[in-house]
Amino acid sequence: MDSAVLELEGLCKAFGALKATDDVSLTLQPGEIHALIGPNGAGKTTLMAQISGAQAPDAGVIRFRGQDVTGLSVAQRARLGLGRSFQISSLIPEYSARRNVMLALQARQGHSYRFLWPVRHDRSLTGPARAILDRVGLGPRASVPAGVLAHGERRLLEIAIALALEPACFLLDEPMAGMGTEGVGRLVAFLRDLKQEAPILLVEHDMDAVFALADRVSVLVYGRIIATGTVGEIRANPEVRRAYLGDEEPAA
Ligand SMILES: Nc1ncnc2c1ncn2[C@@H]1O[C@H](COP(=O)(O)OP(=O)(O)OP(=O)(O)O)[C@@H](O)[C@H]1O
Repeated sequence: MDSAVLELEGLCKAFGALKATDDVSLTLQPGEIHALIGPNGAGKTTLMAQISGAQAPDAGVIRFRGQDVTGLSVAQRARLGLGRSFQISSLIPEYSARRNVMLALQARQGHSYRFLWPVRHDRSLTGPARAILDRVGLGPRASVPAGVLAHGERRLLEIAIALALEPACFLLDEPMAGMGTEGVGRLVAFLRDLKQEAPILLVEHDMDAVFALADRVSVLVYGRIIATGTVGEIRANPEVRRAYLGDEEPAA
């Protein structure tokens, strides 16, 4: 295997007596989608927060492209190309989808993210912003304020903003949430394409989407990874089926 883009080693994070992540190790390899699944409260969000830098682990190491980034801030990690999809709360609701993407493009060029530069008519930003919105399927909605977009569309806008920042890997936290069947289908196709550009660590509850997309799956239960493997291996794993998937026969 090529050397890992992202490598987690022994990550631990406790809240009082509760071990939210307990000795978590995994890698994200070039060109792959590595899905992280697990029941509610398993520690997925806490793990993503440690990777992005929003939460400091109690123990363990995070390496990004070979560099130890464990002590770096969110902004320092983002500058290195460790990309987290922006949360809906970070979109500027009164700005159009296009302008939100333009701000991200501007941030990529070295300006601070929320610096209110008059970006609206900057042609070096409007063209690329439009191209990115077209890519995620939001082209026709480019001039709609972010706050007016439907929930699924806002999730696409988050991904558009992540794309604008040209990260070396994507951290996507439940991108399918709130999307209808058609939206999920389109996003599955899009992510399959996107992984060629940069590998994706994907937290997702939609198992059909996970099984359609993931090259590898890790299963987190009570803060511990109980199994990592291909979709076939994970679906056939008796411990995973007991703990998470429900102990029925795997679908053919
Ligand atoms: N700031 C916090 N303080 C105390 N406990 C926390 C905190 N953040 C998370 N927890 C607890 O840590 C455990 C893991 O939570 P986390 O949100 O990471 O799980 P999750 O797998 O993302 O769940 P979900 O799928 O529901 O989003 C839960 O028991 C949660 O209540």
